[in-house]
Amino acid sequence: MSDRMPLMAGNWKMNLNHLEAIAHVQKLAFGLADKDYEAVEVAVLPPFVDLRSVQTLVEGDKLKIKYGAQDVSAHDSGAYTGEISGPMLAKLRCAYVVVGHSERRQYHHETDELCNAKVKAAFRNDLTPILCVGEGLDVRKAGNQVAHTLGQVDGGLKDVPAEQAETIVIAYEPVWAIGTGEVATPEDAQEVCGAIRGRLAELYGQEVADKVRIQYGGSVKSGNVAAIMAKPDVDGALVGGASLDADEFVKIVRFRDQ
Ligand SMILES: O=C[C@H](O)COP(=O)(O)O
Repeated sequence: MSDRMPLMAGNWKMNLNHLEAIAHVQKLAFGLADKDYEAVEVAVLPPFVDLRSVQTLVEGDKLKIKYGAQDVSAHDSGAYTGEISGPMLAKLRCAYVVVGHSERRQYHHETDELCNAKVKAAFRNDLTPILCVGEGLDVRKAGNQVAHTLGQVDGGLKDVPAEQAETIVIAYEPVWAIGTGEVATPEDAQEVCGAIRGRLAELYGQEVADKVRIQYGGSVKSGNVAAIMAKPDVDGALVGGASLDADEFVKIVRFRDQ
């Protein structure tokens, strides 16, 4: 059993407006008892337009729920219409920012090079990146999931120093398991999460590798989370669809009771 604090993060994707966000976070807070936060770190990752409302609620009610954004610009300011910068997210006291989610890699053609710039933008602004990596179905069928995913880890962490790398969160999300109901087996998750930790050890040494939290993401629900969390290199979950149901997300946070 590692001493890494599990991180359960709900990625709402493009769901819930700012009013719905307030109701949802209140429901989460109501469902979680104080002891839950001692055992698990809980975070929500709402759309940008919800963040100020979530911040106001979390700070006003002194909730222990952390929050963050789903993306960040590689640039800190300037003529980048539609982008949201690291300093803006830091001003909202975001803890986390997702970088390189497969939906951004797929629909917005984000490359490892851009993800690397976004990881650096996050660190530059005291935000913890949740770097998403993982293979598509073709790569999995060809048996190349480990090599593919480690390539994304190398790309995302290029020139990132050890003192920053040890604080990053890496989310292994096999694309074929996202929103499909197809969950990777716990062994599938461990194979790649273990390989990611191995690569971190090669890049930065074992001590750093042992500090990094590696999440699994892809159709995580209360019914499958405990088996996945039982694997030694899985330190949490990045939850999409199931995080939109507050009761279900609370059960996922309480994975030890499942
Ligand atoms: O960021 C979350 C992942 O894309 C997983 O989404 P999902 O739980 O709906 O499969």
